Amino acid sequence: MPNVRFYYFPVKGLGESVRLLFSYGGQDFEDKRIAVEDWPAFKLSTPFGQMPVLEIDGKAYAQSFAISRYLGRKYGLSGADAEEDLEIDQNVDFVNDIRAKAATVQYEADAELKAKKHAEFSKDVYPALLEKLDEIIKENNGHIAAGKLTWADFVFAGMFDYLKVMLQVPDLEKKYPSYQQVVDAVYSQPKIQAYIKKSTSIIK
Ligand SMILES: N[C@@H](CCC(=O)N[C@@H](CS)C(=O)NCC(=O)O)C(=O)O
Repeated sequence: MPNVRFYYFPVKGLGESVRLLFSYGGQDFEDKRIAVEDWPAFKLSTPFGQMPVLEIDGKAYAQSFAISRYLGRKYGLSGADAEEDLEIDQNVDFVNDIRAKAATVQYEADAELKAKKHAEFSKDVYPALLEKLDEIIKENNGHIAAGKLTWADFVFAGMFDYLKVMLQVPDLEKKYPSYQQVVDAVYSQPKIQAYIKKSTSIIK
């Protein structure tokens, strides 16, 4: 068995999908949750100066989606062919576009500008993106891509709580029940149930 460590902040953010995938795959791993105060020193040792970081037998790898894609391949959660893989990548990139747009608002340091941007995005930017995502999930039988459970669902389920915080819509699933369907498809897996019971992840 390889020696596996996963490093991320003690939050869900971009790290939770990896924890969920490891749990699904039955892979034991050291879940290293780095406190914010310990981050500056640790940052220097990471491949790109950011987390998450996956370490396998001492070799470190970064980039959350690359890691999730890799685990998807390992655990039978990829597409059936190159085109399905392309569709999965495409839709994960789209989900990440929504996250990245919301992040530009969330991490705006100027409170007044942040409120202005949030109002503007909520009116002119988010609705079209969220509608499109709803349409995609409906076309895919309650999944993000390929009409079946794939690693893309784990990416979405892992970041859903964080997305709701950033969009400032705590009950987003009420407007878009399809989103909850994706989350449920992942969280209803027996191994994921066991993980949730012991997880200490906080929401954002
Ligand atoms: N493209 C990278 C982005 C990683 C990223 O933005 N990490 C943030 C936390 S979510 C981070 O490490 N922030 C601390 C820093 O940049 O110093 C990925 O998907 O892994």
